[in-house]
Amino acid sequence: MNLRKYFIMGSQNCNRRDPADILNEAANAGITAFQFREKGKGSLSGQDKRKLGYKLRDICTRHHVLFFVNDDIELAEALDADGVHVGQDDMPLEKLREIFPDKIIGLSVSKQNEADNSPIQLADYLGAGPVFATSTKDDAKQAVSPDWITTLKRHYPGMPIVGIGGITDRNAATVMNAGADGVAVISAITKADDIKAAVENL
Ligand SMILES: Cc1ncc(COP(=O)(O)OP(=O)(O)O)c(N)n1
Ligand SMILES: Cc1ncsc1CCOP(=O)(O)O
Ligand SMILES: [Mg+2]
Repeated sequence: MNLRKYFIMGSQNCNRRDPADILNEAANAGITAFQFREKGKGSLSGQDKRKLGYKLRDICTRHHVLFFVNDDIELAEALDADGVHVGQDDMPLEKLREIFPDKIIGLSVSKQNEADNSPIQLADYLGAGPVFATSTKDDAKQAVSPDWITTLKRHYPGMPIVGIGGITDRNAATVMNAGADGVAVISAITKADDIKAAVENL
């Protein structure tokens, strides 16, 4: 499982560009994982969301990029996703693991009490953040700094951890040096003038 360059996006992040074009460029440039996160203001729902999901899933399959679905368990099933990512307010991990014994399951952990109250052993990787301030997610929690990754890694040495939130090509190294196995980004790629360079510089 390679989560080193983990791109997350939905149509609402694409500023009227075609999400398929952005994902194609990012996949050609070397992302290792992708999460379809169709969520928030301006996002698609129902059949439109599903149609876009199929298209993006197909691009990932062709490029051998791991494909994750955010939050939406039914869609993950329908698209035969490699994995799903859930947070603290989403479907409980115990239930999710029952539904998907073989899919990769990612869990967000933003602070110590969340870690203490989560069945971490049921997850395949942890999303830690927001590491830095971000304006991409409306309800983002307070930034935790790369130290949170070091803390998590110390508690769960064998667990892959990706940092998320406000990560760019300028600060990604501090996230990796803190112990992360990968960086998860939205705007560093969707807002880049040159997607190829953005992915390579990460
Ligand atoms: C890799 C990764 N890490 C964290 C998150 C955030 O998940 P969550 O807290 O459930 O928030 P939403 O993304 O659902 O708004 C993530 N999506 N991916
Ligand atoms: C989905 C999510 N979860 C925590 S921060 C965040 C948004 C990350 O977006 P960006 O990479 O643009 O800061
Ligand atoms: Mg969620």
